[in-house]
Amino acid sequence: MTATQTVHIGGTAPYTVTIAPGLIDDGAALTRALRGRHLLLVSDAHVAPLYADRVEAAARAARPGLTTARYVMPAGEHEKTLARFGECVDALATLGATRDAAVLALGGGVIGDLAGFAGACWMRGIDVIQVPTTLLAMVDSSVGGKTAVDLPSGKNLVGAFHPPRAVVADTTVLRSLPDRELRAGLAEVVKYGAIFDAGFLDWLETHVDALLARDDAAVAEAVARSCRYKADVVERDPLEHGDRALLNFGHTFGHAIETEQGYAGTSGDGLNHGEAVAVGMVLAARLSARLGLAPAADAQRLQALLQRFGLPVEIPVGLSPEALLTRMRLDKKADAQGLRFILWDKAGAARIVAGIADEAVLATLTA
Ligand SMILES: NC(=O)c1ccc[n+]([C@@H]2O[C@H](COP(=O)([O-])OP(=O)(O)OC[C@H]3O[C@@H](n4cnc5c(N)ncnc54)[C@H](O)[C@@H]3O)[C@@H](O)[C@H]2O)c1
Ligand SMILES: O=C(O)C(=O)C[C@@H](O)[C@H](O)[C@H](O)COP(=O)(O)O
Ligand SMILES: [Zn+2]
Repeated sequence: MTATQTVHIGGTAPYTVTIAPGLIDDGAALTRALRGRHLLLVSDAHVAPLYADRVEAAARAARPGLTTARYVMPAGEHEKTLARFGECVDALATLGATRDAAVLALGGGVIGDLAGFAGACWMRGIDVIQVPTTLLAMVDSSVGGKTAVDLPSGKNLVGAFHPPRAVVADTTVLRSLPDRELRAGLAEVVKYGAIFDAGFLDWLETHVDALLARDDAAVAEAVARSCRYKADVVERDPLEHGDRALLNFGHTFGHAIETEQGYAGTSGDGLNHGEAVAVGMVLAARLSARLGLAPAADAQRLQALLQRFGLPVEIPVGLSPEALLTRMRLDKKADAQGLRFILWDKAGAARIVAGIADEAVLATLTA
């Protein structure tokens, strides 16, 4: 039996991430942050049939008189759209959600981001409870309050910072997660070691087999440690004016790949977010080495670890470097001076770097 772990995110809108087996049947944990009478459960067509009845039953048992409704959308990154967002807020209207209502996001990062954005916008902001069901959502997207939908022109281009009121992570739901999605989540776990703590990379290197085998203790440890790294930086810089941007390591390249592929990751024709970030982190490490900022051996170490997790480390065949560079110009870290990249001085020590010549980026994309 794995013990309950909690991670507190402080600041002006504090909340707690609770990590334990069995939480989706724990009505008290699910509804602790609920203030009103209305709850909209948002999920996707893969997750809802598995877990929505249990979550709704637990919530209703804990809160007699609760009025619930569901918005269930097709699964996949290509569904994280303004159109689905519109349907989601329409569901809040149909529910008659008042300002003390809550949105409960039951799913991976796609659902968390879209439902979170609906919660940020409905009546200018209502409570959001994140119930992540992918490893990626548990270690990253459910924490920190970034919410968004994609546009054809770029990832997460329409969104808001809107922290959840609670994050409830039931590690047993990871048993039904496809292997590919488990590996995608491990990419964001590796990211924390890459940017903040080479010691965590050591730990990951010794726990590859346990994590791929979904060993309860190893997974719970990876989730809790990841949430702590993220909590620490989000608490200091919730709106990404500074250090929070380090969490974007690999994302300038990764988002360009996802966008250029038309968000085809979930259908199998392209890279999903975690896979694109894996490639992006290797490219960021190679660019760091090319610029003489970091040892090439560290890029090779990162690549080897990601490969042991079964993640891709090269740009998919057929994507043009020039097209990817064009996509990067809509990256949210870019400003009037141009692109900014998250690079590293060595494994575990990332920083924001501006003023990189297009030629160096193109050479990294081409090599
Ligand atoms: N807001 C943030 O800070 C942040 C951080 C990282 C990523 N993201 C976003 O998160 C998204 C990626 O999230 P993701 O990797 O969770 O993808 P996802 O939400 O598409 O989920 C992946 C797949 O797993 C299925 N699934 C989810 N939970 C399951 C379970 N327990 N059992 C069986 N199937 C399950 C889903 O239906 C989907 O098909 C991207 O849009 C990315 O931009 C946001
Ligand atoms: O929380 C953050 O900050 C992150 O950057 C986490 C990333 O893993 C995540 O993919 C995020 O959605 C990217 O944000 P964006 O601002 O580049 O869209
Ligand atoms: Zn990410």
